[in-house]
Amino acid sequence: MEHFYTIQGEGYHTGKAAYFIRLGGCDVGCHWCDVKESWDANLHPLTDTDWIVQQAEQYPGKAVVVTGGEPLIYNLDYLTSELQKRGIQTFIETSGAYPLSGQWDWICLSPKKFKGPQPSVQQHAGELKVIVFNKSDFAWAEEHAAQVGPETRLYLQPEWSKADQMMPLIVEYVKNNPKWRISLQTHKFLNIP
Ligand SMILES: C[S@@+](CC[C@H](N)C(=O)[O-])C[C@H]1O[C@@H](n2cnc3c(N)ncnc32)[C@H](O)[C@@H]1O
Ligand SMILES: Nc1nc2[nH]cc(C(=O)O)c2c(=O)[nH]1
Ligand code: SF4
Ligand SMILES: [Mg+2]
Repeated sequence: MEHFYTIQGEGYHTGKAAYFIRLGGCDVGCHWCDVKESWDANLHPLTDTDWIVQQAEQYPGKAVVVTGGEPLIYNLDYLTSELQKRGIQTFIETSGAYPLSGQWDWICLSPKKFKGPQPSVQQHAGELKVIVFNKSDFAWAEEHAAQVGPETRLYLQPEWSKADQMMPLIVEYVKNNPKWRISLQTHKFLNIP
């Protein structure tokens, strides 16, 4: 759908330069999704994988974030092996709604109520990033934390439109439950892609 070199705005790798590859297509249906234009894959022309790998290679930041849409709709074995062959680290942003494919240096699992995560993704998640839209999402976040490994980093990220209301609750929650950290969509404050 689109590709751009920017700064990872969210989660564990926040602040790191990375080339983003956004794949079109998602059927998870989050009502607050900030990239709804990605949902219909047919609206976005197909892009040659070798060409996109060549683009990624042009930049000094040797990390690629594969996102979407829901990137795990597709088999990502070829894309990730071609990137890693060139010394580029592979990171993914996924809801986990489809089985894991690809070789990943970092998996960010952001589970969704609308279509739950697959065990193959839960097992390999470097971070669990739960979006907090209302108060009940804290208990829901704990349910998902119990399903990932002990090494998985835990993040609570406010849903963008609810951030003003939810942020005080998230701050109190993390003060009382310090296994969690706060993730903000810093690129939106920085006005960068
Ligand atoms: C657009 S999604 C694409 C990747 C994948 N479909 C997923 O949901 O993880 C990228 C990240 O943005 C988060 N996100 C989407 N809409 C958001 C919003 N309105 N506020 C905060 N985070 C949001 C998702 O939870 C996910 O972590
Ligand atoms: N800068 C920046 N960081 C991001 N981290 C995750 C994003 C996404 O949409 O998957 C995203 C994005 O769209 N921009
Ligand atoms: S799974 Fe990701 S891309 Fe799909 S609707 Fe939800 S936030 Fe948007
Ligand atoms: Mg985004």
